[in-house]
Amino acid sequence: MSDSYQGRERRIAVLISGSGSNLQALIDAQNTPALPNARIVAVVSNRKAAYGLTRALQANPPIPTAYLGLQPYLKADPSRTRQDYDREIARIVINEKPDLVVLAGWMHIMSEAFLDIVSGEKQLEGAEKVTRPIPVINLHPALPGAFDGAHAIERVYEAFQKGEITHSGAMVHRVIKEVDRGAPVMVKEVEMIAGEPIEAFEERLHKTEWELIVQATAKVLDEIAALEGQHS
Ligand SMILES: Nc1nc2c(c(=O)[nH]1)N[C@@H](CN(C=O)c1ccc(C(=O)N[C@@H](CCC(=O)O)C(=O)O)cc1)CN2
Ligand SMILES: NCC(=O)N[C@@H]1O[C@H](COP(=O)([O-])[O-])[C@@H](O)[C@H]1O
Repeated sequence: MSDSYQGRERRIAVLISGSGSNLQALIDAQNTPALPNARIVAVVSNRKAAYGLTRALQANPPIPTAYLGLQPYLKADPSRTRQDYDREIARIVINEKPDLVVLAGWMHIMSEAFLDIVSGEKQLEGAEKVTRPIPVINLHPALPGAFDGAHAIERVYEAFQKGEITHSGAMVHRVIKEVDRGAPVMVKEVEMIAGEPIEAFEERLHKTEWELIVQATAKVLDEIAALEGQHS
């Protein structure tokens, strides 16, 4: 970790849909040598029952949370579209003025409506102005170029059982329109053991992810700080 990271506290927005164990890894790493000078300023979920929302509220200090479900949002006004929803998610996020957005088990494909706003390409009326692109990164439980999309763990396990792969892993990658096709930020391989149940594989994978998401987040924040240093 270079010391270019120093300076103002870095602000992180985390998007979740479920248990939030990777969010918990980030919460626990805040302002430690693993993730120095960084604070999670918002946790946003598209599922009301996501336990990650509880983790955020139980953090010390508590982390502000927001919930916005796609279907309830659409049902509230039939004229609304998925792009409208993505713009609202963007509004919630940019109003917290994050330096970085981390998708940590966020199970919703983002349209360009979201990406164009957080990149500053399009401004959102009535929201904070985005003066420089806010990077978005995603944690994915598979290696680059394989098993893109949802339910990757199950598909990886099945491919291993069929002898199609010998190992797997997890990656954090930049988020672009094409799902799981953004440039890898960091990749960690995970061994696969013949005959082991999926639960054992998944446990090892998650433990790897908890390290990976913190290290990858720190790496990107470091890159942001270095870029800012170049432009200041
Ligand atoms: N534009 C992008 N959006 C998202 C990316 C990305 O790389 N580009 N990564 C995903 C995370 N993800 C895999 O890592 C992923 C999540 C969800 C889905 C998916 O099919 N979602 C369905 C709903 C599924 C459900 O609700 O269970 C959907 O959005 O309609 C695929 C991949 C996050 N977004
Ligand atoms: N395609 C995205 C995807 O599958 N993400 C996966 O969701 C889980 C979230 O766990 P968590 O809610 O305990 O952090 C993680 O395993 C992450 O890789």
